[in-house]
Amino acid sequence: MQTQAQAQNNGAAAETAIEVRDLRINYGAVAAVGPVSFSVPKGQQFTLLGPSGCGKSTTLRAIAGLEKPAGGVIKIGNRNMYSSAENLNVPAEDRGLSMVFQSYAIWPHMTVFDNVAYGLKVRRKSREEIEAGVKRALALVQMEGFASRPASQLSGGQQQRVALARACAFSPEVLLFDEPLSNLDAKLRGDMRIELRELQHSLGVTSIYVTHDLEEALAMSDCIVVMNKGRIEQSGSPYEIYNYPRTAFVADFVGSSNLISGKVRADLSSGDDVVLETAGGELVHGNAHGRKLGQQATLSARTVHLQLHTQRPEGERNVWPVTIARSVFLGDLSEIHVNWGGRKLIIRRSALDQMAEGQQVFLSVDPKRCVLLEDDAKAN
Ligand SMILES: Nc1ncnc2c1ncn2[C@@H]1O[C@H](COP(=O)(O)OP(=O)(O)OP(=O)(O)O)[C@@H](O)[C@H]1O
Repeated sequence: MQTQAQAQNNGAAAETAIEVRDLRINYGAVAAVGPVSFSVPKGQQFTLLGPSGCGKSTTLRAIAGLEKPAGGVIKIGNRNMYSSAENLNVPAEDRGLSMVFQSYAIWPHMTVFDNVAYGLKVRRKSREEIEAGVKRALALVQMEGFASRPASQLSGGQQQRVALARACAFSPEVLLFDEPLSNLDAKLRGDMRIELRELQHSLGVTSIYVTHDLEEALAMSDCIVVMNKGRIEQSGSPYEIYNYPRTAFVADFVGSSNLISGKVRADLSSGDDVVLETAGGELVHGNAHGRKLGQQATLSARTVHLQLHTQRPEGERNVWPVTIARSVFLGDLSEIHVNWGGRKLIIRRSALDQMAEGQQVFLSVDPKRCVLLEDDAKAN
């Protein structure tokens, strides 16, 4: 299926910078990845998101030429870099791309200048070109004054900036990032996230970014591919992935959700709406997602989309009286547990408005905020 992000780009006749088709990667007898297929429009920041072990780094490494696939096609620009049918596997150094790793992998015994100059030197650039390239790359990461500093005398964040400058210095067609921020502390990670996004924009370079960090993926990407067990679960813009998860896995991994199962039934009173008959009562939601009446289905309601009220809200559907079972203060938010239909539902709401354990309140959820999933969580 074509994602919204891809459709928008197709509308603007965006060129495809990277194409991965039916890629499979095995470790011995174990299938680690695939088959996976996706294409990255030129200039986009594309993110592979998923839990540890889902195959995102392996996919990235295969694109970089550091892992030999078992089958499929990897195309960068209009050149095949790997093709099982053609028995072709272009070496990493001839793929015109640059990779930034989690460990900064800069050389501590060299100066910042020599670290950044490395890619230009191995490409046999002239001294003037090297000097200009290093200067430009250091300016990009705001490290102009550090050229003569030994790399060992830099903070973690500065070292990662040098690694970035080194990756950008020879103007690669494609930048690959493998969890580049995960060794930094939370504050610096937040700042670097914004800097990296701006850098990617100002260079206009196509990039693939690997992370298991949801916020990082949402904040930095034009398009996110969610991976699970070596396969793609869903791809789309951050907005689509967050608001319209298609599977129970995506609903749960991309932000926290309550997954509620029941039987699909038409709402005879309104004619249009669909109702899910659940243990907690009838839950009205917007669409049946191709489900037939009478079928078992699961819907996802984000913890931040469930509302609690001290008075019964007027004119709303999906309202139930509930008792607060637990209230956990998390700083900006409180996490509240209520019992509903013999199970726990989790609500996250502003912590400014405290609610006490044992308090009787009303729970509501807007039908438009309930997303019927394509798979049934109970069957998973
Ligand atoms: N060199 C290897 N030999 C054997 N199996 C491997 C090797 N590298 C990775 N794997 C396996 O391949 C699968 C995918 O690993 P991969 O590193 O791509 O996952 P990941 O999603 O990037 O996880 P993480 O975020 O932990 O790095 C895992 O099951 C992993 O154990």
